Amino acid sequence: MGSEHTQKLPLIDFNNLNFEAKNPNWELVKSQVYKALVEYGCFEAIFDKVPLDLRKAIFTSIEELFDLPLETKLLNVSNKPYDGYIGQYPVVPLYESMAIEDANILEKVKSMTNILWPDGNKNFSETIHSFSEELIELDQIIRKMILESLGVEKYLEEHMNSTNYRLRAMKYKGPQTSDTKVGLTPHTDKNFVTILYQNQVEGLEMMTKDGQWISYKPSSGSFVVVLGDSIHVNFIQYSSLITNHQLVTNNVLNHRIVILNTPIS
Ligand SMILES: O=C(O)CCC(=O)C(=O)O
Ligand SMILES: [Fe+2]
Repeated sequence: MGSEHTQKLPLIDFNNLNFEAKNPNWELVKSQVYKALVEYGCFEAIFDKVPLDLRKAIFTSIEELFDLPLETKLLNVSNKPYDGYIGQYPVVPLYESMAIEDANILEKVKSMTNILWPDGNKNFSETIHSFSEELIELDQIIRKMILESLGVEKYLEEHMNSTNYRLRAMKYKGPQTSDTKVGLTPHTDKNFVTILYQNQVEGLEMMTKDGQWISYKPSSGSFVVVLGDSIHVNFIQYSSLITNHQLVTNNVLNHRIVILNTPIS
């Protein structure tokens, strides 16, 4: 598993910024984002707009989701890659995940919820929707900054309109040993930008350009932002920014969340 490496991810503060109105900090934060992406392909983001009670509530909802019987979770099917229920894979036996497509559209979340809970689960659908809505603002600020840094902001609207949002919840079973084990094997993400919320549990490791693993130590309330393969689609010259990452886990069962912007198919 990842070698001990003392490097830390760059930390960037997104508080007091918003997508619509640029404030005086915009250019400074934009330059920090670009520098972090060039050097690491990822960074840690502080974004306090997601309230603390919502951050707690989402993990209660996700525990409830994974506590459903396997046959119910398997009802979350999709013909899209990396969507629906994923789990029971021999290569990553500790890993299970459930995707919620269009997590920022309440009606879509409710229909998916009704498949899993035929009598509905208002609390679950509202929590997933509110959390996604809040975090998506961070995604949009970051994508706008990236396009501006690359000098292609004229494509911003087209780019934003070509994607929707998926929330994926992960559960990693404890391996019942004091050794760390692979939770999720090294990979790059397929989308443009991923935002990960680690619930203050260690385990996420990011690969540096010189092939070292950085173990991410979550500080309270921060998110990790990772650039994915979709940057190839329009901006191939920047593909060296994409980051390889993996998840290692020790004997504690843990849950994590990612929000991804996915191409509309
Ligand atoms: O569980 C995590 O935090 C990592 C998940 C991840 O990298 C992914 O879903 O692509
Ligand atoms: Fe990933």
